[in-house]
Amino acid sequence: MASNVVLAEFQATALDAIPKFASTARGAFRTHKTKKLAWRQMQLRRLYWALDDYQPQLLAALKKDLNKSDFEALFTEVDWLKKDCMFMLDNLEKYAKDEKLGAPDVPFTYSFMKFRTRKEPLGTVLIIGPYNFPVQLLLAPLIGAIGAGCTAVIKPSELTPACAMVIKELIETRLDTSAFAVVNGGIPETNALMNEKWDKVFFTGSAAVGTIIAKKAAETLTPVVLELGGKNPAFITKNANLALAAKRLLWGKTLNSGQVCLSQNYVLIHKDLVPTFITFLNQAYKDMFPNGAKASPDLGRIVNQRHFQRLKKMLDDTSGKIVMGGGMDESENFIEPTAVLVNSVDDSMMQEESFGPIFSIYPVNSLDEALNVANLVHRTPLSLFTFGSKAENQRVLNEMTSGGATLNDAYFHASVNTVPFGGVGDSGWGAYRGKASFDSFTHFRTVSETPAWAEKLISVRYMPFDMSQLKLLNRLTIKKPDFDRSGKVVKGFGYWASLVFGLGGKSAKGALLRWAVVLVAHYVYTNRVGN
Ligand SMILES: NC(=O)C1=CN([C@@H]2O[C@H](COP(=O)(O)OP(=O)(O)OC[C@H]3O[C@@H](n4cnc5c(N)ncnc54)[C@H](O)[C@@H]3O)[C@@H](O)[C@H]2O)C=CC1
Ligand SMILES: CC1=C(/C=C/C(C)=C/C=C/C(C)=C/C=C/C=C(C)/C=C/C=C(C)/C=C/C=C(\C)C(=O)O)C(C)(C)CCC1
Repeated sequence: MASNVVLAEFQATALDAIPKFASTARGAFRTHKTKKLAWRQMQLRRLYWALDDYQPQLLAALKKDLNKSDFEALFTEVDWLKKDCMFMLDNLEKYAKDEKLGAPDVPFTYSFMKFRTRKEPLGTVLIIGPYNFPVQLLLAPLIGAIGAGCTAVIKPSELTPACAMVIKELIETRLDTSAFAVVNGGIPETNALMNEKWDKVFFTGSAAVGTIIAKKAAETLTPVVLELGGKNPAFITKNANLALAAKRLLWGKTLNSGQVCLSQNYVLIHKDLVPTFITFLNQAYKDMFPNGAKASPDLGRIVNQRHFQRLKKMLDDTSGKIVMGGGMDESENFIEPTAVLVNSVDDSMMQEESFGPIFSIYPVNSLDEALNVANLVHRTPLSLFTFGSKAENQRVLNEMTSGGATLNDAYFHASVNTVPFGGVGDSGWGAYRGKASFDSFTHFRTVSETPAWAEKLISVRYMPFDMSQLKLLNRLTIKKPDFDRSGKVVKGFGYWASLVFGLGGKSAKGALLRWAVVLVAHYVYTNRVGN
């Protein structure tokens, strides 16, 4: 599809040009043009068509950098982002509109003060991307920033140089260049960017670099979103559909050759199930790769030698036994989807983040043990997967946290581009995608308006104070508790009255409905008797 495309050589942005990129974007924000919805819509529409027009270059670059198949490149990067643009365009007016604040947030006594929330762009933001989905994970936050009305400088990963250069051309030829710019480079360029003042930094990458970014941002009290990695567990109990679990977890390690921060690092499985699970894994492998993984036109490659060596070392250091795959070819950074049966939590395959096509299988005696091990390995992973009965899956959700979770599959919760996505604890701060992308770059500014005619009504606040006025105000505004000092609910007159008048329910709407049913039934009954 993309064979005739010429890709530009990677060129890092000159360090002394970086402050200018930042000040230009800040200047554009100060013109207030980005606050106009029409301007934002225009940028999103242009980005949509830029993605369409640059599709051949993007596919070629993704092929060159990661050997991504056209199928994956479209599915998870180019078409993904086009859907993001359309979704933001479809919902922008709704998201950007002032929200009226009324009951129950605003007490009745203040209802004449027109409380509302204005959605204001945060300002000028910096977006730093990783290498694994070099287009999606850089431009999806940008779509949120454009929707919210921010200006932005974006920094692609230098580990995917072909993509970085296509993105630079795409943005700088199609979007408003006073508002958006691309800085290319690695650590020195990122440091130069971090020396500038931003209104938010949106970082996707490793926890180690995320820590550097958060520390630097803290110096100027700059808010950060961190989208980091994690050691993600999968749980398999005796009530799981084993064949399905094997097939779906193998999928998790084949998309982008397992370079997905969400994919499972290790599988905790009841010890009695291990031989059958391994058989199913190998069967699923044969079905996906009838001629072997290396010959598959669908499977990507590890991004570079450094990451290839990192994954190889994890396999070299393990005391476990390879039970699926195991093949590799350094000359083309190829690593076969590989499963390793381990017997220690301290094994390299349990302790290090895989972020590649390899994962471990750790046999356990019970779900109790599985939950203990998982909480010990990483208490706040980015995702978790659970294959068991309804009750068991619920228990896993209750007893272990994670950024997101999928029941009965690999990371499906993150396979839809419009639902919130993010980590928890040390796997990330903040969320984006869909409305959450807009919100992530928006300041929710509460505004109220005090009419002059209300002066007398609200004069209680002025000195000299009058305690009797405060008591009157409190009588009107402070709700009496329906619980005693031990925390027990007290069923007083109010409780019984609302139960009787609400016909057993709590909500006013439900009560109206129930009263309507009673009245209709009464009407029908009395008419029937009358006849
Ligand atoms: N939660 C999420 O959405 C995602 C998380 N990840 C995580 O990212 C990692 C892999 O991605 P990488 O690109 O290798 O991450 P990385 O942290 O090495 O690089 C990310 C970005 O930071 C910059 N950078 C690298 N070292 C730096 C330093 N010392 N100072 C300042 N900037 C620096 C890079 O140029 C790149 O743009 C994995 O840990 C993975 O789990 C990856 C993709 C998505
Ligand atoms: C279309 C019709 C139907 C329905 C069809 C259905 C439901 C199709 C389902 C398709 C599936 C299984 C899609 C799977 C998609 C997975 C994706 C896109 C995965 C994406 C992963 C990403 C982007 C990873 C990101 C990684 C990140 C962020 C990271 O590393 O951090 C009916 C209902 C059958 C009716 C007919 C028509």
